[in-house]
Amino acid sequence: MQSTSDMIQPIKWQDQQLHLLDQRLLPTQQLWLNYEHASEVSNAIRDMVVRGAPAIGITAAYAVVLAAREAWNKAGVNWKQAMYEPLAKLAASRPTAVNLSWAIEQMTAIYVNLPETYSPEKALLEAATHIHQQDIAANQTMGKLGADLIDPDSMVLTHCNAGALATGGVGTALGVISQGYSDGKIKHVYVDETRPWLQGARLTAWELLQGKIPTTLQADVTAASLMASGKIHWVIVGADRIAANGDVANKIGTYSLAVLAKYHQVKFMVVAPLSTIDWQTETGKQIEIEHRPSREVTHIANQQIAPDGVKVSNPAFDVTPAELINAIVTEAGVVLSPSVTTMKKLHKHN
Ligand SMILES: CSC[C@H]1O[C@H](OP(=O)(O)O)[C@H](O)[C@@H]1O
Repeated sequence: MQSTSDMIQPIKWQDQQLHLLDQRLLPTQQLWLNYEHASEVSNAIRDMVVRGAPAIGITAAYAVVLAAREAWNKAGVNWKQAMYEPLAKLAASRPTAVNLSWAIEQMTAIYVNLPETYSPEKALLEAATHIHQQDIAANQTMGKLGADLIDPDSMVLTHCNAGALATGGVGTALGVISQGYSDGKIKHVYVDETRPWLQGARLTAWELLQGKIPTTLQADVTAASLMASGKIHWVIVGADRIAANGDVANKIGTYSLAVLAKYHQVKFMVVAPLSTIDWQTETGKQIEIEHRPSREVTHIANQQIAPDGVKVSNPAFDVTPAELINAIVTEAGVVLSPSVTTMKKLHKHN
């Protein structure tokens, strides 16, 4: 497992500013963007400068700090009234990853109890930093719990990016994969390129090569024949929102991998912190699926690949029913055969 000192960190709070690694330019360009205004951070989440459910939550927590600074400077003792608008914009920046609303709720529960008479920035920065550090620790714990489920010399398939670039730490799915590689459990990782935004090709392959983990990149459409070959023992993915019954919303294409895995007796693991579980949503049917701009499908690296005017469908996520999942790994423990009943063991930890 990479130590936290040498892992990739897409989010940094330095010199009273939020610094985000622009993930739209990876892997060929590493550009850091600096933010002092909550509104601009909302745009950065919407535009996927930063992405990945836990990373979005951590970024939102720091955005609340920026919003509080602006509110104090603008409204003084009436700063709390000036928080509503920026936090509403922040909450609306992306609808599916519950970590965004979770982080805003955590920060709101703190700021409403702060005195009006002096700046809330210091107290809120401590809270945001704690959320960030909690995620780093959760990644480490999940890495160990997930790797323990994997037999030696396994080969695994992952989809999208659930690594350091999607979290505060070493990653959720990639945290399990890097721990599993370190433990001699995983000998090779297959990575779906993950059309249309290419998180797998651009981000996951980059992270795994940095970690010197044997990796093969493939087109998404290769997954079925790869599983038919018998080479794959586990599919390991992250999550953006997990319903109370264990249904999982994750990057589009995850559901098809789960169906293929069930057909080919490949085990299916979802790795996500407790902040990704939405106990207020009973099943996956109630999860809002984000639809993103058509250009993400009709262009690759600003190169048009489809005819002008073509009708486009671009849902960013799909829902995998709990019955297709063998294990949900969280920092509070592992749920095998997730269901509304088995998920309850995690609820007491919230
Ligand atoms: C560690 S959860 C990452 C999760 O978020 C990704 O979506 P996006 O890149 O659109 O934010 C994908 O669903 C990953 O599994």
